[in-house]
Amino acid sequence: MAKLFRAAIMGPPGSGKGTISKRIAESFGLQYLSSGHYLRESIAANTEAGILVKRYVERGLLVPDNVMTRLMVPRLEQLRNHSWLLDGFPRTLAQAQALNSVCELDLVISLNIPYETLKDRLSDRWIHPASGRVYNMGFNPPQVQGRDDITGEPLIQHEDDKPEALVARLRHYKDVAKPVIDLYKSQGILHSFSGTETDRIWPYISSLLSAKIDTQPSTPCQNPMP
Ligand SMILES: Nc1nc2c(ncn2[C@@H]2O[C@H](COP(=O)(O)OP(=O)(O)O)[C@@H](O)[C@H]2O)c(=O)[nH]1
Ligand SMILES: Nc1ncnc2c1ncn2[C@@H]1O[C@H](COP(=O)(O)OP(=O)(O)O)[C@@H](O)[C@H]1O
Repeated sequence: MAKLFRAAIMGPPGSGKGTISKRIAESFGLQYLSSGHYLRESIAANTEAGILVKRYVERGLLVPDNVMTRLMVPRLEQLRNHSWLLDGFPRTLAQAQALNSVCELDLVISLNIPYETLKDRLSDRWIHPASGRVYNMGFNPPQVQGRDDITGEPLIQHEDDKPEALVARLRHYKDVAKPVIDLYKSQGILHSFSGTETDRIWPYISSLLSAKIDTQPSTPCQNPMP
């Protein structure tokens, strides 16, 4: 059986998880799963779950663990025989424990980016909602201002990147992430990267993954939780 590789990327909002995940998925062929993307999809579908989720996301609050787990775990079960990269899940210890009972991670990347850098980046973040493509007016601007490079459709800003929600998101991140980071540190799978520029961090992440993906022995995911 081909060796499987399962990783997660953690970091505060604006730390570059989405940007780096895109590079990882392209360079190493991992399936990419973003919690934020699935949440926005469920909000757009306007289902009962979507209406509930919206109340949290638009205030910059974490969606309850049981809702998140129900959203993410079935997708991971479907990918039991694939290599993947998780962005934005797990974010809490309860989510990490739920994930652990489905599948063990091989590696966790944690991004440490200064607060001022995060604030600057997010106030300048623009999204193509249909595809999730992310732009930044300074770092990677679209070819035509306000328009997606591929489809030409309009770009938007997330409600939760607006200043009021942002402060709450950044404050909560640290408290909630610490036990998750400690857990992965104790399992010996945590790799932390610090800096203010994605382009300077990326070469280190790329070499780490080249080494790990070549040599990592792995097993298929276990049966899901009862
Ligand atoms: N100026 C600058 N912007 C960046 C850099 N890396 C990513 N960004 C932008 O910062 C914003 C947040 O990045 P994103 O990948 O969405 O972060 P996430 O919230 O952790 O998923 C986006 O608008 C990116 O285009 C960087 O090195 N410099
Ligand atoms: N694992 C999660 N647990 C709880 N809430 C989540 C989770 N992932 C995303 N969210 C919610 O969705 C919002 C947007 O998530 P995401 O797009 O990953 O943000 P960012 O990339 O800016 O960190 C978060 O502010 C939070 O409200």
